[in-house]
Order: sequence, then C-alpha cells, then structure tokens
Amino acid sequence: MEPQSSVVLTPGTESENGSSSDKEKDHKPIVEHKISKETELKDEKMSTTTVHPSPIIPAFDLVEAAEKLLADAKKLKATLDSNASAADSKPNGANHRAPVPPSPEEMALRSRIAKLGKKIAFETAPPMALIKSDWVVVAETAAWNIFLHWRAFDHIPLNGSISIADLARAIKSDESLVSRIAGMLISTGKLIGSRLDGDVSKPPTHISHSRVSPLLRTNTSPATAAFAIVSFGNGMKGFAKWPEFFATYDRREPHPSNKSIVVYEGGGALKTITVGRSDIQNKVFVPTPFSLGWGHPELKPWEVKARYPEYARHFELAMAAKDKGAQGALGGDLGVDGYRGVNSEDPSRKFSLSWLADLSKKMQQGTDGLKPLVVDVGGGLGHFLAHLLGEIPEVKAQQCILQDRPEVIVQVAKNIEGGDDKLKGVKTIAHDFFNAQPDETKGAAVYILRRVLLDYCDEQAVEILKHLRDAVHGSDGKVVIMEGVLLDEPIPENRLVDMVMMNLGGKLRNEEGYRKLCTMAGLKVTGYWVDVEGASCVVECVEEKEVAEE
Ligand SMILES: C[S@@+](CC[C@H](N)C(=O)[O-])C[C@H]1O[C@@H](n2cnc3c(N)ncnc32)[C@H](O)[C@@H]1O
Repeated sequence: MEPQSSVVLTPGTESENGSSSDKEKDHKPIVEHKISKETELKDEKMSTTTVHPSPIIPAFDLVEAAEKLLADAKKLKATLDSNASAADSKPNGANHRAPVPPSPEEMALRSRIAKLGKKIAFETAPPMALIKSDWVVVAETAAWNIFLHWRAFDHIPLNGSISIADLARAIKSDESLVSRIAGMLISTGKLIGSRLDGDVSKPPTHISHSRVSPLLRTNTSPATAAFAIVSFGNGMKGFAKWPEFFATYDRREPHPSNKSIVVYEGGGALKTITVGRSDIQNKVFVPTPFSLGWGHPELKPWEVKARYPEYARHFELAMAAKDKGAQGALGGDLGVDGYRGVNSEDPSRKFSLSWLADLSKKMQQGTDGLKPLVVDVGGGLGHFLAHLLGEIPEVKAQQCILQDRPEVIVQVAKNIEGGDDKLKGVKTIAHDFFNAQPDETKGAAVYILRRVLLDYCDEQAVEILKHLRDAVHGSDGKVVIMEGVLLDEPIPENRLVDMVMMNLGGKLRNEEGYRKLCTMAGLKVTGYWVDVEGASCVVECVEEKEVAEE
C-alpha cells in the first residue's frame, strides 16, 4: 500500500534531537493543524485497480440452519433438564442449587448454538442493523470496562439486587451517570434491570447480575475479570489509536522506526515524543499502537506495563489463566507421547521431545553430563521447563537453562527459594535475546522459543532467531519454536489475537510466515506441525549449512 507521509511529526531534526520547549511552542499551531487534517477521514484519489471475478459463495440455507439450531436447542434443553433433575435429587440443602459445571459436550453444544445463532442473525438482519450492532458492542465495551474499573460488578450482590442509588454511593459516583452506564448494559442483557414495584413501563431502579456479569467481579472471579481488563487495555486502547499510528508510521505493519510523534498531554497540550532510541540499530525498538494508546509511544509495551503495576498484575493473572487452559504446544503438551499437531508434509510424523531422554542418559554417562541440553529462551517463569522435567524424568534440571529478562529471573529465583521445587537445579540466566547467546549456553541440543515470536515484527523475530542460529552453528542443535498460529481459515477468535498482537507490535503467523522467518535467519525447517483446534504450531529447525558456509 502507498505509504502516507507522516503527519504528527514536528518538522525536521529538532524532534529527533529532543526539541527545546521554545521551539515546540513555535511549532504548535502547525502541528495542531496537521494533526486535525491527517487523522481525519479524507477523500483520497482512487487508483484504478483490476477487477477479478466474484468468489463463488454457497447460498445460505436459512431453513437448514434453523432446523440444525432447533435440533441442537432441543439437545441442550434435554441436557439442562437432566442436570436440573440430578441436582434436585441431591439431598443436601446447601448444595442443592449449586451449578453443575458444564461437560465438554455441553460446552461444544452451547458454542455450536451460539455460532449458528450468530450466523442466522448475520444472514437475515438488515445490513444497517448489523453495522449498528457493531456500534452497540463498542459502547457496551466502554460501559463494562468503566464499571470494571470502578469495581461496580463487585458491589452487585450475587443473589438479589442493588438500587442504582446505592451502587452509585458504593462506587463514589453520580447516580445519574451510573444509571446511564447501567442502562447500556441492561439494554444488551449484560445486567438485569428491575424495579421493586415491578412496573416494567418505567426505568429500572435496581440492578442484578445476568448469567455472565458475575464473571466481571474482581472479588469472586479475578481471572475472568482480569481477562476483560486486559481485553480493553491490550485491545481497545490501541485500536482507538490506529489512525494516528498508521498516519505516523506509514500504512505498514509495526516496524522499527525512529520517527517522532505528537501526543496529547493532560489538559489538551501537545507534546512531541521522540520515539527513536539508540537501540533502533539492532531493531530492538518498535513503536506500537499499545504504547501510543497508553500515552507512552516512546516505551516498549512491557515498559508501559511496568508503569501501571495494577494493570500489570491483571495482565499476569489473565496470562496465568490462559496458560492453564492452553492446549497443545502452548500448554506444554510435548512430552513422551508427542504433540497432537499434524506434520504438514508427513502426517504420520509426530513431534516429540522424548529423544531428549536417551541423549540426556548418554551425556550423563559420558563427560558431557553438565553441558546444557535444553535452553528455554524467554522462558518466563519456567512453565515449559517444569512441564518437560515432569514428563521426561531422564532429563536432569542441571542440564536445563532458563533465560529471561533480569526481573523475571529474580522472580524465578524467589519462587524456587519460596519452595517451588519444580525448577530446583535449573540454571537461570538473565539474558536479552536480542544479543548473542553467552558461551555457557552455546552447543545445547535444543533451544526453545515458546510464545516469544508472536510479540515481535518480522525484523525483530529474524534478529532473535539469528542469535539462535549462531548458537547452534556447527552442531546438530535444534531450534524449536512453539507458537500460536494464524489459521488459514479466518476465524474471529484467532483473528482477534492477531489484531491484538498488532497493537503490541507483533503478529500471529502461519506456516509460510514461520518458514520465511527461519529462512531469513539462516535456519532450515526440518518439521512443521499444526494443531488447528488448539491454534498452536511447532516449528523445528537446524542451522542452514549452505547459508552458514557462504
Ligand atoms: C509471553 S512470555 C512467554 C514465556 C514462556 N516462554 C512461556 O511460554 O511460558 C514472553 C517472555 O519473553 C520475555 N522477554 C521479553 N523480552 C525479552 C528479551 N529482550 N530478552 C529475553 N526475554 C525477553 C518476557 O519477559 C516473557 O517472559
């Protein structure tokens, strides 16, 4: 696409060198003028493009879809009835009405009904109604997000209702404001509105929880509430800034850039932020919509999070919950039984790390006993290594190295000291993966990169991989990438992750995307496995000898 001239830039070099306040004042009127022009929707000259035939889309059969929906609805009703009678037959009064956790079959049935219901609505609603329903989602998101911030959901009792006046008092807000925001959520069913006099023709005065809103209580459902907080912080804040972001950094995926940007400070004043940093040379810094959304375009996303410890805490909580629920490569399912993903070239070939068992034994019998076998690069709190050590007991903790940023390594040490035995004996090293691997980790049998590359743009990902290529240089060592995957068939939940990763300066990739990165880094892909259901993939590579010898 044609790159846009950057618009929120102050003129010339002073912004790059850090402009003086006098100069900033001088330039303000010009900048303001430019901002309003360039972030506004404007007419663009349309270039001539080639028109190709329309795709052949199978006609939507409304009756068939409705019949399927009805059949599934009957199955769900039967399931719910049988759950209810099972609960009724329990003698214990206190547990009498305790909800039965849905079985995987019931979950699948519910998802199918919800998906089909959406499809029917999409195919039948007047187009303008669909556009309006998107606006509704935007307003509803703003409403639940602010209620989350004010802990309003925590104050609504799980049984019974609270008056809007009492809720306003509890969250130190104005009743009229709370009534408007609650009204939005009542309108979409997120909350239930009522009146003590039961008169439905008058505005609700009381609020109770709906089927879903208890999940937004930070006191009783901290993990799901954290997810919601993160979906706003990692999603909406950055999405809202896309026009300014792409106007400044061109209509390109986030990439290393040292352009400056002007942001609004409190009170509406403008401030030039010099984004370019000394580390631009080694591609460490990439401006992101996330950082711009949080008002710190000059910082990396994790530096922004460090400034907002409460948000960082919710982020950790949401990620830990995601880890628990993660399937396939991302949940650590790579042990002796192998990963369930399917090899793209030979479906009978399973990916497994079980070969490490024999190699470890051999190393322990010989003189290589203490040499590194597995290096987990950007290994976080060590979930992957802990899982590997549990699954393949022949591998000894002393043969494993966990690398991450210094503060993460300090946390790992604290966890081990605090009695977390799963990583006891593992060597921990603070290491920046944008730098060459230290000598002590070179020559390992496998370097793991799990959930790392999706945080980075192509230029950065190649840089990280090049250092691992250098680490395996001249050996049989492997680099194993375990990541979320961009599914070939666009699916909303999967594309959502990709959009959020764009906010953070990274991306989801498919097989072609991962192969491209590896080739650019001088690595040869020796296997690619994908688990469509778990939306994960594993890429196994070795040094590309021919490139290395050039
Ligand atoms: C999404 S987490 C994945 C953690 C772990 N690999 C896992 O799968 O559980 C990404 C990790 O990369 C680390 N990281 C980010 N930048 C880094 C850098 N420059 N050098 C080393 N680690 C880094 C983060 O601290 C974080 O622990």
